[in-house]
Amino acid sequence: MTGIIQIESLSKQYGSGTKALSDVSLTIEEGEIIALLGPNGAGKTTLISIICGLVVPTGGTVRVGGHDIRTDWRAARKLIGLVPQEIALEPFEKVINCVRFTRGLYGEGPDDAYIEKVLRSLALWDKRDAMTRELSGGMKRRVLIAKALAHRPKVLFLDEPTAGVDVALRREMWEVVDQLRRDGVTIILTTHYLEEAEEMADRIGVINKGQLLLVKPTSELMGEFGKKTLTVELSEPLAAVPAVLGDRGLRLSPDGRSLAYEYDTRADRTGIARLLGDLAGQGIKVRDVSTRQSSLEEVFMTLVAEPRQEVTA
Ligand SMILES: Nc1ncnc2c1ncn2[C@@H]1O[C@H](COP(=O)(O)OP(=O)(O)OP(=O)(O)O)[C@@H](O)[C@H]1O
Repeated sequence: MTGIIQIESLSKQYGSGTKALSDVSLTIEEGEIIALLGPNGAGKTTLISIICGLVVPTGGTVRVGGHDIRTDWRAARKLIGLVPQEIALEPFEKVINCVRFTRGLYGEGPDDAYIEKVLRSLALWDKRDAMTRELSGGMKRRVLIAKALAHRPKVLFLDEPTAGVDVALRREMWEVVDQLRRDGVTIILTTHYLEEAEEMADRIGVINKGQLLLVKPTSELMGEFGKKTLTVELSEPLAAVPAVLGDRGLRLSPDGRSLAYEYDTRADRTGIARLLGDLAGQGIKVRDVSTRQSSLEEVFMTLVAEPRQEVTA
């Protein structure tokens, strides 16, 4: 497979001297959803902006559908739709017109049947004659997606689609992306949330300080880094972990009042039931239990602490 997007040795140094991207190479296959995960200032927006032709790279090449974004930019750009982070819509314009106009910007003639299909798939058809200022935040975000899809792009970029939105709206966005996946659109999204990347993406690329640290299938990355920790609070402090509790990597807190047990949520057996059973068998009384998913920050700490891994692009 050649990949609908081929990024080779891409670098960007802004005029200010900031090195936003260093030697990034990545191939994205048609129809896949890839999440670019990274902290503020990692270089995610710069990467997207270069592919979309909004920022000029300092080095390297990008091809979209085989078209070089610099020498063959018109053809490359036709294949791309971008949903920006900020909501910027003409407040007094009807939804359907917003989407129609965008087609025109790409030099495409009217195609009301296609516009209707897009609006229906985004549950906006009933709102087609509403002015954008009358819409809820979630609907406005969907209009941005409709605009980005207006010229039938093969690749859609979603820059932090759920930044600053509530949980219900985040779920709604995830469903929209799922629908787009079924329609065969290739999606590249940026996010700060591991959970979001896990929910939506086939592969996750982790970017930090302008470097693509790794790219892996989501299940693989979550399996390696997405561990959960079960904390068992004990009624009576323990001096040490009893040897009979075996080699499960249990960690006793310094005050002896809690045990931490790390497990893989994807394993057939997490070992939690057996652990609690064994504790009861030893007469160790449990006061409370809680679980915690490793955060993106911890995933980063793990990645940054380790020697640089090979990119499987
Ligand atoms: N136009 C610009 N001029 C100079 N420096 C810039 C410009 N745009 C971005 N940068 C710098 O490049 C680096 C990467 O920024 P970028 O916006 O690509 O990161 P990001 O991963 O998208 O961050 P965020 O999650 O905050 O959106 C940062 O240090 C940023 O300050």
